[in-house]
Amino acid sequence: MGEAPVMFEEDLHKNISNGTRSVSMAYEAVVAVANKQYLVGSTDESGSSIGVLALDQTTSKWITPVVLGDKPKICMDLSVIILNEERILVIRRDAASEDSIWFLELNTKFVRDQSQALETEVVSWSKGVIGDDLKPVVISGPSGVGKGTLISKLMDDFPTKFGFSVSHTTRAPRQNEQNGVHYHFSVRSDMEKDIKDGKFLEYALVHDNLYGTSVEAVEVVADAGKRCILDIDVQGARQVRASPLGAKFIFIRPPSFAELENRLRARGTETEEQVQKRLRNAKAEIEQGLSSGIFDHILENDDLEVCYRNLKHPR
Ligand SMILES: Nc1nc2c(ncn2[C@@H]2O[C@H](COP(=O)(O)OP(=O)(O)O)[C@@H](O)[C@H]2O)c(=O)[nH]1
Ligand SMILES: Nc1ncnc2c1ncn2[C@@H]1O[C@H](COP(=O)(O)OP(=O)(O)O)[C@@H](O)[C@H]1O
Repeated sequence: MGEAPVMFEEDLHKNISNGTRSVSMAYEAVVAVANKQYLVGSTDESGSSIGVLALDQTTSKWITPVVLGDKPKICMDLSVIILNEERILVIRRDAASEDSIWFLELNTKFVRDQSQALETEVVSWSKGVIGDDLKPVVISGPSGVGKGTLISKLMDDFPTKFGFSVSHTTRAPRQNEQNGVHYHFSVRSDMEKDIKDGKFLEYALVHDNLYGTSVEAVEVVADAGKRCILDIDVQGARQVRASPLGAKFIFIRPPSFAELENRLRARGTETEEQVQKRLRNAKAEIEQGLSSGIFDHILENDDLEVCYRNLKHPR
């Protein structure tokens, strides 16, 4: 084990046969972690982002892992440092400082869990965040509590600072909702395939519909240099908490259950049956929100302006 040097120019292009096909790899760095050797560089399959290949030293087989997370763009000058048995640090030497530090998780709990769920080899990128200001913000709370209202205010007041992570959902659009703006309205089988292909950071079944945050949704916001806001349920928040995203977690609670019911009905976007389902689910959501330990801040949305102020400056 140990850090291998970045390859010299003459070693840069090679064809690696993984048994079924060959992959060409260029500008790579090589590290050995546990019983695998990882090549990090550009491959003919990795498109515009840095690719990862693994050589299982016990079987001598090449593996193309599913790569999760926001991926770093290809660069011709990179260094790799082993941090521990679980992750490596990748430095893009020819990039601007805010885009130079990346972590690749090879064997963390998150990666092991994902690997088990997807039944394949998985690695996961995360960007080294400089300071707290660009950390994504996860906002959860029961249906009707006012998450959307608060997020809209934040986006209207600070359009250059915050960007909304547009989730995918299988639920039908409401009258005022636009595809690609409020949600990517999707067909279940398409979403399930993309989940299997590792394209989602998290997903959950909420009120009988599938909802999920694609890696791309978060990437689009990060690429625009904005702080990403995710409006997701508690199950999703738990998955993001376990991921390397390094987000801040805020739970919005209603002043009372009766007031939550009033707001949900007054919004008038759901049928009576859907309102009943959302209210039933709200009980569990509030219980988990208050007791799970996932959330850094719990804010009560009684007076909207007070809650909004607290959201901007959570204590
Ligand atoms: N896990 C997860 N939950 C989501 C996502 N997008 C939205 N949700 C949650 O799904 C629930 C229902 O959202 P929606 O149908 O828009 O209804 P609303 O909360 O009543 O406005 C809310 O709790 C959202 O926070 C997502 O990408 N992932
Ligand atoms: N503090 C508040 N006081 C009264 N009504 C509110 C408050 N916050 C939001 N609302 C209203 O409650 C309804 C539900 O809010 P919404 O933002 O759609 O909730 P969510 O996104 O959490 O489902 C909307 O009609 C909204 O205008």
